[in-house]
Amino acid sequence: MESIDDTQNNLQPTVQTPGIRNNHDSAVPSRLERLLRERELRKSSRSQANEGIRDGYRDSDVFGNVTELCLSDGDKRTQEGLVIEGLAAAVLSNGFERQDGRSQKQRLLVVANRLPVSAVRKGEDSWTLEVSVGGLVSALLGVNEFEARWIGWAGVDVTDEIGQRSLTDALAEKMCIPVFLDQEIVHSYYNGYCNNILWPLFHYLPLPQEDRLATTRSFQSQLAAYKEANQMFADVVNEHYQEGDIVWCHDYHLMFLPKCLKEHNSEMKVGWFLHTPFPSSEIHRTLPSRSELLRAVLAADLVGFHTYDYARHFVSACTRILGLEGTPEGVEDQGKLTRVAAFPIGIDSDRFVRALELPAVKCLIEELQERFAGRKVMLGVDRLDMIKGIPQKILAFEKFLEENPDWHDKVVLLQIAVPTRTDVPEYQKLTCQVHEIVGRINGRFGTLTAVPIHHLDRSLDFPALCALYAVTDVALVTSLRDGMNLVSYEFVACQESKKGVLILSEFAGAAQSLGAGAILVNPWNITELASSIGYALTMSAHEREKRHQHNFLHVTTHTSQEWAETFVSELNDTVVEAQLRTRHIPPQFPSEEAIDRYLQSNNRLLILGFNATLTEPVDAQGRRIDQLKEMELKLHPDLKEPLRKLCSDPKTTIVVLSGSGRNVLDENFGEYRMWLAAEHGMFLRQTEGNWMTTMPENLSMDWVDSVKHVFEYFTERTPRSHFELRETSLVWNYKYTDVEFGKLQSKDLLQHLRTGPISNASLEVVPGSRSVEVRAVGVTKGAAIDRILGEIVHNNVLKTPIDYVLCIGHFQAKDEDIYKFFEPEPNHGQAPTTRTKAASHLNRTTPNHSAGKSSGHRTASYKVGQQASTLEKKAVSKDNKNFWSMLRDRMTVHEGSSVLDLKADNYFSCAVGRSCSEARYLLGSSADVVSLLKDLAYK
Ligand SMILES: O=P(O)(O)OC[C@H]1O[C@H](O[C@H]2O[C@H](CO)[C@@H](O)[C@H](O)[C@H]2O)[C@H](O)[C@@H](O)[C@@H]1O
Ligand SMILES: O=c1ccn([C@@H]2O[C@H](COP(=O)(O)OP(=O)(O)O)[C@@H](O)[C@H]2O)c(=O)[nH]1
Repeated sequence: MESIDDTQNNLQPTVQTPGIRNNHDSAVPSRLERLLRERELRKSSRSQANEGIRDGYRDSDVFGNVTELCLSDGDKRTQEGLVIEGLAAAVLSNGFERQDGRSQKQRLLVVANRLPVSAVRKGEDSWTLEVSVGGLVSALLGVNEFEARWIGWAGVDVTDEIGQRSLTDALAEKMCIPVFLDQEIVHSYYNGYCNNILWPLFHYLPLPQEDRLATTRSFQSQLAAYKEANQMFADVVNEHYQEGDIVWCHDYHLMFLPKCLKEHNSEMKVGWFLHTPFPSSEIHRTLPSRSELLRAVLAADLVGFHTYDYARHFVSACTRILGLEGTPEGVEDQGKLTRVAAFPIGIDSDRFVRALELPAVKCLIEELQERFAGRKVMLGVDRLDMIKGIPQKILAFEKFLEENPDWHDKVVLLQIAVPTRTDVPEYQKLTCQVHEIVGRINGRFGTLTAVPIHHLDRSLDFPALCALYAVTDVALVTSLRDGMNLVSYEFVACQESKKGVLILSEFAGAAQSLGAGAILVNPWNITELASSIGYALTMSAHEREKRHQHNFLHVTTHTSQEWAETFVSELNDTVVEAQLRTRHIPPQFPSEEAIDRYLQSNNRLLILGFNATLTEPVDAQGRRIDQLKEMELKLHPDLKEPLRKLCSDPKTTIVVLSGSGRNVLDENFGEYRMWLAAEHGMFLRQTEGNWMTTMPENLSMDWVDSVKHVFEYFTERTPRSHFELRETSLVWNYKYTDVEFGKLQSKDLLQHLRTGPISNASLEVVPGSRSVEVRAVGVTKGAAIDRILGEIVHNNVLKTPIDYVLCIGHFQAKDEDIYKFFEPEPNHGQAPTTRTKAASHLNRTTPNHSAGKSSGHRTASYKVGQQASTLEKKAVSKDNKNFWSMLRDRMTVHEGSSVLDLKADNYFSCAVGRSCSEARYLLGSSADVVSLLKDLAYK
C-alpha cells in the first residue's frame, strides 16, 4: 500500500519470525531446531570430555581446574598467576580434535576494556601480571571451550617502545593482546565517558547536580575520546582477525566497536554483550549520543544481555528512539536483523566447590570459624561502587542492631569493599561516606573486644574469598542496580555444607534466577532490609536447606561455560540465519542494465509510485520527525527536471500510480505531461485532460460512513494519529503515535473491522506498517493496471508496441500484485515463476548470456481503440496471478498492431525501501530513485 505513512524509515516487518516460519524452506531446519541440535552435540562432547578426565587420559590442563590442581600439587606460585594459566591452558588446547569428530575449536576473540590481568612494571622490560577483579573477568575465566584470545587494555600507560614490546610478549604467553591507551584517552574515555556518564546512566543513577554542568561541557570531548578508543580496539582486532573467527565484544566501554569492525569487514561475525543493565528507554533517551550509540551496537550480528528486561529495554529504545521495527527476534533495519536476546551469565561453580577441598582453603575456614566463634557471620563482597548499595546495607544493619539489642555481640558484618575507579570523584566521595558510616556504627555498638562491622578496603585472593563464603551465615547483596552480581552465585556455590541464607536485591539481575531461594529485598527500604536480616538470622534449618538447594541447582547448571557456549552458538547461527534470509531477498536494482535496455527500446512505459518513491526522504538519523511537514507529500525537488525531460520524450509514457487522492497528484504533477492514477487507479487522467473514473460500476461504497465512524473513534483515542478520507478509501495512520500504543490500538481496530458489525461489508482491510486502510474489495494497484493500460492505449496512437516496462514503487501488501502483472507466465514443464526464479532468470538473460533466449517473451495485443471502455466496466478480478491471461483473452491479437511486446529481460519491477518483496529488485530509498531517473533522463 502506498498510503501516507509508508516512508522508508518505518518499514513493515517483512520477514517473519525465523523458526516459526521454518526458514522459508521445509528442508532447512528452523533456527530452534539447529540450536537444539548444537546444544545436544555440546552436551555429548562435554560428557565425553569428562569421562576422559575420569579415565585420566587427558591432561588436567585442558578440562580440569588449573588453580586447584596446581595448589594441591604444592606449587608455590601465586594464585593469581595460576588463574591466568587457567585461561592460558584452556586456550592452549589449539587444534584439539573433538571426540565427536567435529573439527578443532573455533577461534574466539574476546574484546573487553580490561584484560583479565593488569600489568605492573618491574623494570624496563619486565612485568608482573595480576588478575583483574570484577564479574566479567571471573565469568570469562571459566570459559574454556574455545581457542580464545583476549584483547584489551592492561591497565597501564606504556609509552616507550621497549615497554610496549616486552608487555606484548609477556601477555602473549597468557593469550592476551594489549590495546595501548595513553593516559589522556583513559581519562576521557574510561574515567569520563564510560564511568562518569554511561555507567551511572545505565544503573539509573543521575549525575549529581553540581557535576552536571562540568559533565555537559566535557561531554563532547569525552565522546570523541570514547570513539577514538573504540577505533583503537578495532584496529587491534583487525590486525589479529583470521577468517572464521568469532569476535565477541564486551560491555558498555565498547558500544562503537561492532560498527568499527563491520565497517572494516562486513563478513566478520560480531557479537556484543552488555554486563550492566540496559535501562528503560526513558533513561537512555536523555543521553545526548543516544542514537549514535544504538546504531553502532546494532551493527553487531547478535546483541546479548543478562536478562529479558534489559533486552526488552534495548529493543524498545531502538523502536522509540530510532523508529526501527522491534520483532520477537530483535531489531530490524531495512531488512537487516540484529538479533537481541538474553544470555544470563553464570560462574565456574566447580572451581568454587572443589576449592573448598583444598588444604589451604580448609585451613582458612578453620581460622575464620575460630575467629568468629559464637557469632553469626554476615558477609558483603562488592566493588566500592555506588551501584552496590553499600551505605544502604550498613544502615540497615545499624537499624537491625538498634532494634535487636540481644544480637549486639552475636553477629558480625564483614564487608569487603574492593577499591575501583578510584580516579573518578564520585567513587572517592563514596569511599569517604562509607568510612564515615562504618566508623559511626562501630563507635556506637562496638565494645573493647569486638566491633559489629569489619570493613576492608581491599580485594581478597581466591582461597580467602572461598573460605569467607563458606563460613558465612547470611550474605547481603543490596545492589541498587546490578547487571547480574556474581558474588551471589559464588556464595551459593560455597554453601553446600552450611546452607546459609542469601539476602538479594530485587534490582540485581541475579534476582531473576536466584529469586526463589533468596530473600528478595528492595535496598531502598531500610526497614524491610533490617527485618530481612532478622528473618535470615533466625531461619529454620529446614527452610535454609530448601532455599539453598534451589539456588545451588541453578548455580551449578547455569555455568559461565554454558553461557559462553550458548552465546557463541547463537552468534554462529545468527549468521546462518542471515544467509538464509538474504537468499530470499531480491537483489539490488541493476541500474546499468535497466538503463541500457531503456535506451535500446522504442516504446517505454514507466509506472512510478509516489509516496516514499518520488518524495523527499525523511531524515531518520535521530532527528525529531516533523509530522506536519512530512504529512504534506511533496515531489523530491531533484526530480523536477529529470521528470520533465523524461515526459517530453515521445518514446516514453509515464504513469504515476498512487494511493493518494487526485488533489495531491494534481498539486505535484499538474505541470508534467504524464498519466496520473489516483486512489490506486480508481481515478485516471492524462495531465492535459480531465479526471475520469475507472471505478467498476457495481462498486459499493455503502460502508464508508460506518468505517469513518470507527476511524474517528480511534483517532480521538490515540494521540497524534489521524485519518484521511479519500473518495474511495479511508486510511487511519498511527505513524506518529507512541509505538506500542499505536500497535495496540491498531490491533483493536483491525479486530473490530474484521469481526465487528461491519465485517460483512464488501470491503478490504489492508494493514500497512503504521496504518490501516479500508477500501472496496478487489481494489489494488495490480487490478488497476489493466484499466490504466486500456485508457492509455485508447488515448494514444500507438505506433509501436510497448517493449520496455519499469515499475517502481513503495507498494505494500496487496498492491504488490502490480509487480506480477507483467511477469511472463511459466512455460510448460517449468516450475511456476517465483520472485527468486524471476530474478535469476533475469540474471541469466543479461547481455552476456541472453543470446537466443526468448523463454520469457510474451506478445499480447490490444485491439486498439475498443477495449478501454469495456475494461473499465468489468468487475475487477480477484485472481491477481491471471492478469496476463485475462489481458490476452480480452484482446484480439492481430499482426502488426500489438500493444505489448515485452521480453522478460525488458521488464524491471523494483520495490523501494522494502526488505522483502514480490518485485524482482530492490532500491533503498527515494534518493536512489532520483539518481536512477536522472540517469534515464540524461544518458
Ligand atoms: O573494570 P572495572 O572498571 O574495574 O569494573 C569491573 C567490572 O564491573 C562491571 O561488572 C559487570 O559484570 C558482571 C559480570 O557480567 C556482572 O555480574 C555485574 O553485575 C556487572 O556490574 C563491568 O560491567 C565490567 O566491565 C567491569 O570490568
Ligand atoms: O576481593 C575480591 C572481591 C571480589 N572478587 C570478584 O569480583 C567479582 C565481582 O563480580 P560481580 O558480578 O559481583 O560484580 P562486579 O564487580 O562485576 O560489578 C566476583 O567474581 C568476585 O569473586 C574478587 O576476586 N576479589
